[in-house]
Amino acid sequence: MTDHLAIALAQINPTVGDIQGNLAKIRAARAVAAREGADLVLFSELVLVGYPPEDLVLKPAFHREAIEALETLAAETGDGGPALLVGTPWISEEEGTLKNAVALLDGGKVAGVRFKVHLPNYGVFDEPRVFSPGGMPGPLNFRGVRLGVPICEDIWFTDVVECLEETGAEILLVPNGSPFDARKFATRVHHAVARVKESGLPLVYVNQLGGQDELVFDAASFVLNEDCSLPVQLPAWQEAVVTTHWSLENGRWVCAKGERALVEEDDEAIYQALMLGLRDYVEKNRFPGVVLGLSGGIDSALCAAIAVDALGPEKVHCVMLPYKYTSSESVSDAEACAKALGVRYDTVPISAPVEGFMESLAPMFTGTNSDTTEENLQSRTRGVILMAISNKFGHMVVTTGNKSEVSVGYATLYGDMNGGYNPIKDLYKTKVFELCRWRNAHQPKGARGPGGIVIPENIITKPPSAELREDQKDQDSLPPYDVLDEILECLVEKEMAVRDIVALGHERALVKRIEHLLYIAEYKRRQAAPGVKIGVRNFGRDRRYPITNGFRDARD
Ligand SMILES: Nc1ncnc2c1ncn2[C@@H]1O[C@H](COP(=O)(O)OP(=O)(O)OC[C@H]2O[C@@H]([n+]3cccc(C(=O)O)c3)[C@H](O)[C@@H]2O)[C@@H](O)[C@H]1O
Ligand SMILES: Nc1ncnc2c1ncn2[C@@H]1O[C@H](COP(=O)(O)OP(=O)(O)OP(=O)(O)O)[C@@H](O)[C@H]1O
Ligand SMILES: NC(=O)CC[C@H](N)C(=O)O
Repeated sequence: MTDHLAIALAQINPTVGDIQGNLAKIRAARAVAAREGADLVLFSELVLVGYPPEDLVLKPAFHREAIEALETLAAETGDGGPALLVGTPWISEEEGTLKNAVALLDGGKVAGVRFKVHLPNYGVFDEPRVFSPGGMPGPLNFRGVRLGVPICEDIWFTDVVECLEETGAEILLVPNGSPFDARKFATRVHHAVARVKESGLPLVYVNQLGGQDELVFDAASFVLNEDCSLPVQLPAWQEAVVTTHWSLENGRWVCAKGERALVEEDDEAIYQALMLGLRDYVEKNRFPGVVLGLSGGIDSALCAAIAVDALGPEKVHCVMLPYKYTSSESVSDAEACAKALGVRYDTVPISAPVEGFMESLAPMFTGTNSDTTEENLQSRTRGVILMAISNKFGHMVVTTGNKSEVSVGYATLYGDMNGGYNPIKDLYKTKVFELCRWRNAHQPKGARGPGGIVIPENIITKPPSAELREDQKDQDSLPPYDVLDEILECLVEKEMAVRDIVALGHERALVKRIEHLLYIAEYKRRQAAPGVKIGVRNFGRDRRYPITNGFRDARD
């Protein structure tokens, strides 16, 4: 039996559904690992099809193609190079059901397969819908070494690792598809450390990289030795193939110290998530670039900065769409922001189309007062123009509503809600301000935009306004954003009762009004573009509320 092992950790960025593209990435990672003398390469969960494949994996043509690709890959391991642990869908022979599996490919064949036991079905996950759970697994025999391969959620419980330890596993190799949220890295390490302590086994954690619709995967793979020390930490937010070196010491496997990258935290991590989420959405869906309305306000300025950092200034087109309520300050702020970001900037006045709509409607609207109808016409006209630019040049419209607005429905359906993707959908307005300041003070890792001040100070300090009527300020119809955001966080992230929010010192009438606005805006959110999840409860996959909803929290 061997007393040395070289195990490569491959954190790559697969595309859901692109089996041939993912196969090519797996081959490229294996070639790197082979050059470094690796015996075995560990990939992330379901790497062959990308995570999460959702209902696509139920399609027989799709999972059959994945299994064929796996068999082709297995045959290639007959070349004497490294073996592979590859996440893949699999049909269990005994049950005939679809499994979330990991396959050991070695010596030209599929040398073993293990199934995921705990299929998550909460928050953003819905795996029991498409896979059936595996029974308690034993280790895989790899050239005389017994490898335990619990899959992602399996290490969030005690039983799978306990079973692996009892059946003789020597090392835990864990493929993951663990999406980012601001607290996630610490949570993962917490679970991994707990399993190492209970089992006395070292653990290798490999996570997926990349954006997949509203989820973003930060990778940040790592190794824990049996004493819970961390000999190897891969960087977050980038692909990496790193070979780790293991030796058998007194009958226990120990990983030698290697690269220990710093993992970004707080605003730095959130900004990386926004950048990668938008970049992968645009690139994986093959858009040549993006277009957005740049109003001189803070939301569109932050979206423009994220887009430039994600894609490069040459792929971002900003358009100012002024009307009679647009102040000269807004125009000069938008211009200054576009200049600082180095993007193409155009002006398309909306007076003629807005007046045209008003004229057509005048006979029917005679005798009525001016209200949100006229305001929404401005927003909708901007939406129509941005969609026309998108149609003509192929660029995707970036929509710019922050989580505070999205929560209370402070946006116009088929107006400023138009667009394909919203990078700030899960950022409360107070966080928008914080991130603008962070970005002006930092050049994010991997950013394709310029350094320095990219969001002019005046955009951050002036009072927010939608400028849909004379002298309008957001604060005329909404409470101050710090108050609004605190109440929303209590209602959305924490699911608190109204009376408990009031007990924190908020006015009951205000809490009830916000609760009501939150519920009645559900229909808008159902029609809204997806956006990057960064918090513990995003609108979309995480928080799934009914539109037709008679409930109001009436307890005192
Ligand atoms: N449950 C439901 N299911 C399906 N449809 C429903 C519905 N409830 C209303 N509707 C329909 O929805 C429509 C009303 O929605 P909509 O047309 O969007 O209009 P509405 O929500 O009435 O007004 C837009 C709001 O967003 C604010 N706004 C607009 C633009 C920018 C900003 C900003 O600062 O960023 C703020 C604006 O000041 C106003 O308060 C109506 O046609 C109504 O019949
Ligand atoms: N004058 C304008 N020119 C270009 N785009 C605009 C203009 N006004 C609004 N928009 C677009 O509509 C979105 C909603 O803007 P609005 O000004 O109504 O409120 P906001 O949510 O405070 O956004 P912002 O902070 O970007 O102004 C903006 O983010 C922008 O993309
Ligand atoms: N793919 C999974 O099983 C993910 C679930 C897991 N608890 C995580 O978020 O890390």
